[in-house]
Amino acid sequence: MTAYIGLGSNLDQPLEQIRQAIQTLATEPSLIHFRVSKLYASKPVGPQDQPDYVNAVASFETSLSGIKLLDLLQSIEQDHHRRRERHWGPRTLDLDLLLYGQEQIDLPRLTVPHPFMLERGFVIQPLHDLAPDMLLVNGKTVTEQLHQLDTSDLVIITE
Ligand SMILES: CC1(C)Nc2nc(N)[nH]c(=O)c2N=C1O
Repeated sequence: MTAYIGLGSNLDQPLEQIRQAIQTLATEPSLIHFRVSKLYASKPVGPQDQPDYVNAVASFETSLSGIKLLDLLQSIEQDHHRRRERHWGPRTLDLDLLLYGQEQIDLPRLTVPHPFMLERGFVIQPLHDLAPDMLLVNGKTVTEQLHQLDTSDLVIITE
């Protein structure tokens, strides 16, 4: 199954957090054909009283179930000492399961496709790096969806 995950961080050296998470995922035996988008700096969506984020999207093949994949992502978040002070507050590392093949998953712990991904430039822009022609749940391609969004705050992080 091809899975797409969103990576985000805005605490404790966000670029380092994302780079380490990418390294961990890329070397995880249960994930193959690992690909990752460019890295982007982005203004916080939601509460503005927090630092800017570093965001990326990764894709890979896996035979893990959606729930097992969620467990893996949450264990990596814990390794990055993720603390949940407040909803939509700053965090050291966020690994969101965005898409799991064409599956719709509606469980208390897991909703896939990720409910807010279509409106988020910090998701759709990096997703476009990986799969511009992929059809989304709303019948648009990623490229078409990207044209609906204002991504003027996104800055590519080079180096
Ligand atoms: C707080 C909220 C909604 N805002 C975000 N805003 C940005 N730019 N990037 C994120 O990853 C992100 N994650 C979130 O969970």
